[in-house]
Amino acid sequence: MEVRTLGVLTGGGDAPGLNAALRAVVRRAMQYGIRVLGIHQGWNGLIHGRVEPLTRYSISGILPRGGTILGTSRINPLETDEVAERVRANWRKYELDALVVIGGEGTLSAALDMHRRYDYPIVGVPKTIDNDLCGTDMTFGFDTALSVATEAIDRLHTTAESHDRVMVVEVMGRHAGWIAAGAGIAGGADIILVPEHPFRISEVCQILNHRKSLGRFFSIIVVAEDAHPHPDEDFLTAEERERVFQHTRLGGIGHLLAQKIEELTGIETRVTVLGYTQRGGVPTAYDRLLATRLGVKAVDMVRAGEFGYMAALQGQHMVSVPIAHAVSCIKRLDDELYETARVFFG
Ligand SMILES: Nc1ncnc2c1ncn2[C@@H]1O[C@H](COP(=O)(O)OP(=O)(O)O)[C@@H](O)[C@H]1O
Ligand SMILES: O=P(O)(O)OC[C@H]1O[C@](O)(COP(=O)(O)O)[C@@H](O)[C@@H]1O
Ligand SMILES: [Mg+2]
Repeated sequence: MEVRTLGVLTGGGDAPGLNAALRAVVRRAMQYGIRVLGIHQGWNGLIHGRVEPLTRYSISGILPRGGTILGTSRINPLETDEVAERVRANWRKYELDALVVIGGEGTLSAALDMHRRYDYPIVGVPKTIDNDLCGTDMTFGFDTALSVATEAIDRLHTTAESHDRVMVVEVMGRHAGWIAAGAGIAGGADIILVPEHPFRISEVCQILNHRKSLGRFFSIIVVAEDAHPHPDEDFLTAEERERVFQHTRLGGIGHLLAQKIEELTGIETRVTVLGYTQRGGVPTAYDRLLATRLGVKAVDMVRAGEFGYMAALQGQHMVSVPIAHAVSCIKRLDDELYETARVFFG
């Protein structure tokens, strides 16, 4: 089937590099004479008919810009029969021949559903700062988040040292510890707590006290937003657990951890939650490069009719993998990286 009109949308949380990917999709499509329609606010634009032709001019200058010029949302396109019908009607109205969906595990699961249930010709592009998608070695956005978090840790070091304080730095990553471990290692954190390895508060305090006995009166602890205390030593109340580990929203473990550390060690402790600074702003060169390669690859996959597949990085190469594989699991923090992080605990 010849593709004349290609839709493209960005869904889920934004990630630095989305605009680079959009630009790449448009530039590659232009080479093949394919018209690109940008769909606004993720699936929302397809449900409500908010689209815009993306031309050479509309994508000019966006390569180094954070966010996404199309906007994004966390809407499910198949939530109800009525919503699914609106998607179908708009697909016909805009004469879409195929769609490139740039998203994380949630958005790509929806894309897979649409492909499987209704045979929509969809190609996926992975994005997330969390780096937790299977089937690809890296997702764009991750490198930028890592840089932001590393710089923050560097800055916290000097103030921690001046005040003899413990600094708790809470980072994003959902159920995976990639940002925490990566930035923790790069920034020289003294303790790194990740979702993959429940922590014992007694061990955390032991490390802090040991550092103090060595004349290291300050410490930096990086804690991932979904890092849990070990059930043996769970110091959270049921209410606290429910509040900080919500299914769709995480955040707050840093403050509870800091409170407990102060209580158990008497060392003055402060908290910094990096939050959305990790997702905002200019993408690193690496993320621009990865996003560009994935965007080009996705259009090539559309041309080759590889629907239900996702562009991915494996080793040094662009490959296509079934979306089903990418969303079948969460790519958890690698054991080797965690062991490397542990070398520097204390
Ligand atoms: N398993 C799923 N099947 C279908 N739709 C899903 C699934 N998981 C999430 N979604 C939809 O995709 C939206 C985006 O997912 P989310 O996890 O928020 O972003 P991301 O694409 O970055 O992972 C969710 O709000 C939800 O409506
Ligand atoms: O933007 P929201 O809804 O507050 O979500 C915050 C979550 O989004 C992320 O920044 C990125 O996650 P996704 O790539 O799945 O969207 C997570 O690290 C964080 O837990
Ligand atoms: Mg997700």
